[in-house]
Amino acid sequence: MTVRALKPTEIVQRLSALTGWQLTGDGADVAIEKTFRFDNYYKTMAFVNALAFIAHGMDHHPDLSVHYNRCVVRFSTHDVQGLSDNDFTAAARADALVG
Ligand SMILES: C[C@H](O)[C@H](O)[C@H]1CNC2=NC(N)=NC(=O)C2=N1
Repeated sequence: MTVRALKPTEIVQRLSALTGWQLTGDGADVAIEKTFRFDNYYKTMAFVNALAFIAHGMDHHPDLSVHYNRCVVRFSTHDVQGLSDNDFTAAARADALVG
């Protein structure tokens, strides 16, 4: 699948459609990031595994920082050294996991 880098105006628009996601970094290091919080490690890991399943299906993989009761999820598109539609689609799917 071909993927293209979103323009800054597109990024702002796509970001505004999501809740809790923030733009981090710039240039080739740009990403979108959100911290998901849970009651305990078991629930955190259930989320991580479900997200990994989705990522495998999309062939689009987040950077994850896993802690006892939270997981920081970071999406960017290496292939374009920026943000693509895939990042926002994957972010919405991550949100859907927690309702
Ligand atoms: C060849 C393979 O499909 C690509 O390298 C995929 C794999 N997963 C990926 N994940 C992310 N986050 N960005 C990518 O550009 C990307 N590319």
